[in-house]
Amino acid sequence: MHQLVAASPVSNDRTSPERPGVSGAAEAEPSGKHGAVQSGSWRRNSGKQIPYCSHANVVEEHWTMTDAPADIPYSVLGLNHLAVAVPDLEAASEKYRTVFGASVSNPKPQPEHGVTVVFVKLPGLTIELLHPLGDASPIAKFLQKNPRGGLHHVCLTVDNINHAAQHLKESDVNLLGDGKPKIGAHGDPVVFLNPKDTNGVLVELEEASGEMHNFTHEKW
Ligand SMILES: C[C@@H](C(=O)O)C(=O)SCCNC(=O)CCNC(=O)[C@H](O)C(C)(C)COP(=O)(O)OP(=O)(O)OC[C@H]1O[C@@H](n2cnc3c(N)ncnc32)[C@H](O)[C@@H]1OP(=O)(O)O
Repeated sequence: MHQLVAASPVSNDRTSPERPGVSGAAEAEPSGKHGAVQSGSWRRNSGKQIPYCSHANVVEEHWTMTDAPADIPYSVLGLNHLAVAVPDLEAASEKYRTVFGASVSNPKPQPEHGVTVVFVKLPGLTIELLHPLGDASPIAKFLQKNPRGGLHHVCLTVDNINHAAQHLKESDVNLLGDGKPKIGAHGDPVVFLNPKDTNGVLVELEEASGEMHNFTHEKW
């Protein structure tokens, strides 16, 4: 079981320094199996500090948690990105930029994956906008079924993609395609899991590198 966090009463003021994990300065939460979980703040272009909270303390205070088995040979390090398939990349980019205040990259074709990608950066979250590229795009049918677009997949960062793939195989979770990692849009190895084996959600795993989440306009 997790060690419960000795938290002070939770304040409704999201910027209160008394609220665990959401004060202005970065704090380390208690170490778990996978090491210290970082929480802290995210600085926007405006220079304004926005508190960022994983809700971990709140969950640990109010819910009973059961730890993962100790022998899992790899670790999920966090959410890498959410991917949204869209019928019009330019219109969707503009919506995220002007409605949600996100920074957006220029579109970049990924011929190996049959998609064109725009990265959308928000505090604590990267969204990948996807549009079909070429005749055999793996997202073509999805867009036919969802002409206004839709949440296409969830990508998790892992520390070792080969160990992850082996563990999934032993857990009867099948990888799509030939099962071999391809290089994804960030330049890191990725695999996709069959949504039939993951409660109907298409999950991508990406092996972490130093570049994770650090996309810049120069690179794109
Ligand atoms: C650049 C890179 C990166 O991040 O670095 C990317 O994002 S590449 C992003 C694009 N690449 C990929 O998505 C690669 C992995 N995806 C694939 O191989 C394919 O899209 C499949 C997931 C196998 C679906 O293939 P396809 O659309 O041809 O088949 P289909 O329409 O007959 O669907 C087969 C079954 O999968 C379900 N299905 C289809 N797309 C789904 C999705 N996004 N999420 C959950 N389920 C999905 C359908 O409902 C159907 O279920 P029922 O059988 O129950 O009716």
